Amino acid sequence: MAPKQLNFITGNANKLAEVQAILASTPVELQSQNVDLLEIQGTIEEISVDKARRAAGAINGPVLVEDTCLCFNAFDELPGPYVKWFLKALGVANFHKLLAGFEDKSAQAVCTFAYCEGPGKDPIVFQGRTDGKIVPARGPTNFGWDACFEYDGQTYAEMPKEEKNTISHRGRALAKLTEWLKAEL
Ligand SMILES: O=P(O)(O)OP(=O)(O)OP(=O)(O)OC[C@H]1O[C@@H](n2cnc3c(O)ncnc32)[C@H](O)[C@@H]1O
Ligand SMILES: [Mg+2]
Repeated sequence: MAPKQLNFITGNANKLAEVQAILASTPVELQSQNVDLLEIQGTIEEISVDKARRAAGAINGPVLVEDTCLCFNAFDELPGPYVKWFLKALGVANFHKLLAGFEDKSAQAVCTFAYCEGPGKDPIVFQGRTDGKIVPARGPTNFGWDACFEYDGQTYAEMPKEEKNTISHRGRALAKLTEWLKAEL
């Protein structure tokens, strides 16, 4: 596979660090820019596709963006793309209390990358999902809801990074992206 330059537009340093680590073993040359993008309401795919279009317009070139959702099965997939605001309002220590009145603590972490070649081009979407459950925070609390999402007995925050990246929503989505790049180049 020939080297491929991707410009990842995000304001989240933790996302960027994971994407860099996951793509380090591939021929992708990752650049990044922090552009403040408006995020619409809609389906998971619609939000990422719109984000990619806006980003491509803002920098007038090819872009990669991603949107991360946390979907509670008891809430029929909410808070989904709006999880950022719930986490901001509640804090990691109280986040699990959202599900206090529900027996079903199961949740799905969903990562949706969208690649757009430039203004006016249709974005292509790559999605990864990981099933887990919502628990009281355990482990470091420096990345979003990592400490509250348990997969196979460990929260994302308790796992070594390599382990998270192997099974995570983001790792799975990037596996699809790199497969596509291999076929493209
Ligand atoms: O600039 P962008 O890329 O949009 O970055 P963001 O921080 O606004 O991210 P999102 O819009 O995708 O919102 C997702 C929320 O979920 C959090 N998040 C994203 N990926 C995560 C992960 O792997 N583990 C835990 N929390 C995560 C993130 O901190 C946000 O609070
Ligand atoms: Mg955002």
